[in-house]
Amino acid sequence: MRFNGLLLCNISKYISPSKHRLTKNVFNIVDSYGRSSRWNRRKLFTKVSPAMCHDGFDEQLDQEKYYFDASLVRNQFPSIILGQSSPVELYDGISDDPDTDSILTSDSSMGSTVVDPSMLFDSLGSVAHEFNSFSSYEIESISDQGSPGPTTSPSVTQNGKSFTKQNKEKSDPQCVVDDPTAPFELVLDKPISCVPAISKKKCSQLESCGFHTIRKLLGHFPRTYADLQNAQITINDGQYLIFIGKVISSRGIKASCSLSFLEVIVGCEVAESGSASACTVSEKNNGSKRTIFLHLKKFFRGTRFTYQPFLYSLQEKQKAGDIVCVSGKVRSMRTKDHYEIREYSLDIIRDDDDESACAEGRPYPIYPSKGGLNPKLLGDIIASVLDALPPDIDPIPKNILHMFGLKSLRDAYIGIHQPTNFNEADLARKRIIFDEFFYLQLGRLFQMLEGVGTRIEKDGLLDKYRNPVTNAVVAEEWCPLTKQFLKALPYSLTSSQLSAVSEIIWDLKRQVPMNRLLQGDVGCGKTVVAFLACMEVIGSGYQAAFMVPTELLAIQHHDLLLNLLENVEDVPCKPSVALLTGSTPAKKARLIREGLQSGEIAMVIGTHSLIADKVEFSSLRIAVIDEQHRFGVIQRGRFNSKLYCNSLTSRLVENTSNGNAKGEISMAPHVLAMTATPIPRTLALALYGDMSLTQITDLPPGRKSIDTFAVEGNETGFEKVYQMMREELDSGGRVYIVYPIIDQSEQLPQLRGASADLEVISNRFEGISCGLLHGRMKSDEKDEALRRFRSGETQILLSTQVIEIGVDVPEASMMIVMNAERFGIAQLHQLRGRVGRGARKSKCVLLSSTASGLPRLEVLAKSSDGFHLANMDLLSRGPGDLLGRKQSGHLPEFPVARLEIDGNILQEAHLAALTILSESHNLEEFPALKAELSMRQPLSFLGD
Ligand SMILES: Nc1ncnc2c1ncn2[C@@H]1O[C@H](COP(=O)(O)OP(=O)(O)OP(=O)(O)O)[C@@H](O)[C@H]1O
Repeated sequence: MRFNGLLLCNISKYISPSKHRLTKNVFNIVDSYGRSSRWNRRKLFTKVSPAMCHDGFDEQLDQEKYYFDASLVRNQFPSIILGQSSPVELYDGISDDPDTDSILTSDSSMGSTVVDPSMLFDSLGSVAHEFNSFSSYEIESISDQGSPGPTTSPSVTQNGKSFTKQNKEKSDPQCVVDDPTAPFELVLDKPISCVPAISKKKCSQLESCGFHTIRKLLGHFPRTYADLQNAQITINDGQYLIFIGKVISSRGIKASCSLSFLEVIVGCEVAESGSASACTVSEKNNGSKRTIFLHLKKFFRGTRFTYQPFLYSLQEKQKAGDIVCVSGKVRSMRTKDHYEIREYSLDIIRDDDDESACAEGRPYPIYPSKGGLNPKLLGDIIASVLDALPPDIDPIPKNILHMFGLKSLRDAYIGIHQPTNFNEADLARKRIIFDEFFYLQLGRLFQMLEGVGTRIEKDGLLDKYRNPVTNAVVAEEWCPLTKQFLKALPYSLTSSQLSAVSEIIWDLKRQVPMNRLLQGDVGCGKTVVAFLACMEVIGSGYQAAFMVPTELLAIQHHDLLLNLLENVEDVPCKPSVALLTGSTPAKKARLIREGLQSGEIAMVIGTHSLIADKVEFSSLRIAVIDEQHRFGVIQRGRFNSKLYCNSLTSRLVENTSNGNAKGEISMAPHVLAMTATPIPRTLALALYGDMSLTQITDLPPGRKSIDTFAVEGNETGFEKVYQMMREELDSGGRVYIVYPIIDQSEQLPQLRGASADLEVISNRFEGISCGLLHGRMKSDEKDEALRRFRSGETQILLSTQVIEIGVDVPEASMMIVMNAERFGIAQLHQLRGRVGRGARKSKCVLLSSTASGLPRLEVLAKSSDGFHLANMDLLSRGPGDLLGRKQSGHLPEFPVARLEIDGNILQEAHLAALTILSESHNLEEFPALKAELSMRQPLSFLGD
């Protein structure tokens, strides 16, 4: 340690005065650091870098982080061997790899004369790259360099072929990307600086926006495509549309001393309704076209936004005459053919190239902006990268591409960034999606195979994935606590609830952690199934954790469980159940944590507070995650691993104290995730790989269908609805009124707010008590509001969407949704699921502020099938995010794929992964695939 410290102090002395005179000493020192810690080497690089006037070391340090990540990947895939030679652990401090040594010390390579530091960098880089790309390169030789001028880098071979790696600074980039034998990692994972036609300035601009590598840049897909030839023909209110048009005026206006706005008016030529003829902005008006005017408005509140220079700079961003692509939700104005768009995006597309694209009728890619980079510039840079891309960068074998009708990776990149027509863009998208799914599947299955011993067992496992089977434990074999709990329920389980519990309990009895998804439509009774699973675990002497997305739900589940446990008889002692949320007072929370750690508390229900570092369990055996899609990937992942670690450490302490080690000490808790999102069984199996799926397919008996009405929210409409409400209340029913916002807003006067409407409704329904519930209320106020509604003290509950998830008041028999057009179909289905949970016939009224919103709502009036509605929801969503990152919010996050529509590709990807692994269990025969798999870290997708 002391020696290392001394060295660090002296290193600059060695090298700074005469720069390279003592380089041999330096490299001897570097060599000795080969065996020191990563931290010390970081320090060393920092010192060497300025001393040797080499500015590449910062990047080297950046890359160091990157490699560090790669080693994490390696931990996830222990069987991935980094190349055929032993892995080169440049920064790990324990490597004795001779190749590294030879670079660092060999006289023949460095010579005893002047050494170009950039060469050192390159040499290190190439070794590091070997590490990075997990390929089998051998460093052949490092030739002496003359400086200045472009230096030749070490010659590296892969599979007998050699190529030259160029000097980092003064490279001829073409030689990297043009070399068709260069392995794909060396191209896609090359720094962006290697791309021809990208200046240093642009390069640093790109890097500061996160585009460090070619892969990153090519992965920046267009958000959507605009059809420059055909403007939209039919325009409905509230529709998300894309237009091409010409800016007529752009004005920044000061409306008051603290309010200003930008108004851009764009004129667009569209075909007359019924005319399918194409039109472009450059064409003159004729009988079949008309011009519509889009008023794009952005408001700014605050005095500082009213200054003229600010407003001027805003209005100058687009000038009259600019050809622009505008997208956003249109709202018709009073004057015919005038529309307003408030949340819009605007891209200026006028330039020579674009006009030629327009003339050719190509889809025009619209890029999402990133870090303030001009999307147009980004598009141009991507085009340069595509030009320089070698043909063979595809890790997926050709026979697989052929089998599933896929484009090659290079063609896919070209097709997605520069499609000649929409069909090509679609095919390219398919390939990109295939990759997303494929590496996820491959990673999961690969990891599963790693845990299995012999070849026969591995084949057996793959067979199991081709033909999954289910197992169950019959109720007679459940533990006494579970049986008593079942007996104490005020109803009998439906047959699919019963088989769900049996399936889950079969898993719980195994010494392998369960990873199961329980899926069932709203109100089908998933909670009680999860409770029974928890009882089975508690009955065997372990603990259970139940995590839900909202406090309201946590309280509800906690109360329900306590009520159910009260009726449980004939058990030696009833399990103690705690509630832990963000609002639990500090002292109480500490006591609960202590109880969990000591094992006194058998079950805890709570929000994400359960995954806080401080919470430790004595013997956690099951973690239930309700509405799992509501938790982010990281939260879910943390939950799994955290619980594992905590239970492990806690048990270790226990065991060292009593010396009684149990076999299952290192077992992770079983995980039961629950969702109401409809996922077809085959899709879920393919998607989750090792995650088993249990579905509840029936509803509790006696449930009546909910009568649903879509009504226009005009005066007559409201009168009608109030009348229906009155009848419902008079006959003893309870009513939810759901609002899109809490307070009335000046900017959105058409929206009704829950808080603002309380007085209106109370006045209207005199003698009937009304409650209010929204997200800004304190936890105990929310709890109280719901308690009063549940007990019947209030008969009308005015609420925001906070009730959407899980709220269960069986006596609620009517729901009115204000401004229902503002909600998604799937969301309305969830909301509607809050009524019709008891024996009483229920109604749901969807009030739309405009007549044009009614047809979409009618879909709900006609169907109560979650699957059908999820599809309709998808179709009704605009084209805006087809290639975007925005997900439905229900399913795991994929950058491009949308599970609801891309399910068939997922299944193909699943098949492809099975085919590949059947051929080579450890992927030895597919080194490129193996490397790509490691780069992608597919397991992080689902938060494992
Ligand atoms: N077998 C059954 N018979 C009668 N009622 C039942 C049965 N199972 C559950 N219930 C009741 O049905 C209602 C809905 O159950 P639960 O809240 O578990 O549904 P869920 O599937 O979690 O719904 P959501 O997705 O809306 O949260 C509850 O009031 C519950 O008591």
